[in-house]
Amino acid sequence: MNQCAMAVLEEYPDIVFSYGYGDEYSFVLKKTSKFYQRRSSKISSVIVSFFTSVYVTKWKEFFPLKELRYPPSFLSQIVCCASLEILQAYLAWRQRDCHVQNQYNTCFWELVKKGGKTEMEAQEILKYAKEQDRNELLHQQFGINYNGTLALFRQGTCIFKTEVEDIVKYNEDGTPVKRLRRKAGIFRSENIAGRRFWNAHASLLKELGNFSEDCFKTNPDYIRSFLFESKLMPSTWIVIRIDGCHFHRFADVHEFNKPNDKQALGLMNLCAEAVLEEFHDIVFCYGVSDEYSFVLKKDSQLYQRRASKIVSAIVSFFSSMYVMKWKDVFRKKELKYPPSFDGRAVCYPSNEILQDYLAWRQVDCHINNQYNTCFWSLVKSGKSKSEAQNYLKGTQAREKNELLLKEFGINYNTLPLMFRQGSSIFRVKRENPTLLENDASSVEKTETKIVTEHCNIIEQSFWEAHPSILD
Ligand SMILES: Nc1nc2c(ncn2[C@@H]2O[C@H](COP(=O)(O)OP(=O)(O)OP(=O)(O)O)[C@@H](O)[C@H]2O)c(=O)[nH]1
Ligand SMILES: [Mg+2]
Ligand SMILES: [Mg+2]
Repeated sequence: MNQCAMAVLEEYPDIVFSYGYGDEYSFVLKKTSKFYQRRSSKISSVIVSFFTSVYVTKWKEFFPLKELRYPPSFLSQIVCCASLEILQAYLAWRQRDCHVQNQYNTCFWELVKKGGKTEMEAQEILKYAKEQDRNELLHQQFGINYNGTLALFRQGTCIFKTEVEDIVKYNEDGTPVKRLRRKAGIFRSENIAGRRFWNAHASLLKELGNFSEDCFKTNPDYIRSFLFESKLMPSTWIVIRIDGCHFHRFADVHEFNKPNDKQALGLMNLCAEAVLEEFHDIVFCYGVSDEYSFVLKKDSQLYQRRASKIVSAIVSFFSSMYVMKWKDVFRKKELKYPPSFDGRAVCYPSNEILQDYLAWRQVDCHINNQYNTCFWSLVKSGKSKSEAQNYLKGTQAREKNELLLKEFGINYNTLPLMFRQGSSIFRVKRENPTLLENDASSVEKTETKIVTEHCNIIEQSFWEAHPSILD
């Protein structure tokens, strides 16, 4: 977790402080940040996506002998702290939580592992134990001084950048040439919201300001009131669209075939199929290039329709899957760096408008693919990129098709359907369902199967042929 957070700080320069423990991390962006024009959905999705990607990438470094059994995913949300005092109270709240949880868990597992209690008994013993009682229990029964246990567990971890001196080279006379560099480092303190810790770090004072008073106790409800959690309009189709961040570069670094890479698109499809399987409320997925749209059914109550939860859950799961499945698809190609995706949620009130949305994505697929096919054919034939661009300026669809046919012998309409129409993923009824068990998810699995097709979803006939999708 700490190494992933470290990578996040190195990736996004606007993050000036972070604090984490257990399975959570908080990242503080500077007040003046213009990151993604402060669009909350983009900021929270990109960070959680990158964090997840790094987590899966780094797994084997930390657990060389343990297989990662399924793709982990994380939820994210935005907290707007209107003043430094609120940030301070927020941090105090999280560190208090770290302490309370860790102290409880330490007692619980001592009772179970060394005290011979069952989990139920341990729970009962700790039910009414106050903070002091727990410390005494640890001390008297197990000879443990709680305050002497590992700070990593008790205090959590702060990561922020400080200026360090790097030696860049040596002069002829052997004297070192130094340069100041901002480097992320790990810090711990009993009270991260206290003046003593905070005000002692020049970089925190500079980036965030100084704490004028100490902060010991906070009211969690007060802090929760700053959580940004808007809910999506009820009874509307929810579309979550994710899109690869800077995939222009990602495709170059990984030498994807231009303009379309069958394997890269296949990997996107595999991940989207897994998303459909994981989230039962998703009824339809449409993907092209580095993007995928996921349609959730109108009456979905997933995460009580909280936008940030739904977006982050899907984008994080997708990112996780992308890294996990990479080696299955690209057997000989190494993943050079962790990819990330952004995500957003949009509501569509009627079937008609939802179909318009999907048609818009498919038209986009067609236009881009036709253009890109011409563009790369021209480039491969020896034209420079700007010559190819000028050549294609203002040309209509028919002219492009003619160019492909006459100059390059390519009949556009015979190119693979996946390139021309994108990929649609949905469930269809099985012909011969084999009912084994009767819980809801297995009924769904035995009665329906997931299919990936490359078909025209603009025409009404597709929706008429599959009435159950939007039913
Ligand atoms: N060579 C190759 N490139 C691809 C393929 N699919 C997607 N890409 C690249 O991914 C880009 C996707 O476009 P965008 O999503 O608009 O741009 P981006 O570079 O990802 O930038 P942002 O989305 O704004 O972060 C394309 O322009 C291509 O450069 C592929 O199959 N082959
Ligand atoms: Mg992109
Ligand atoms: Mg894109």
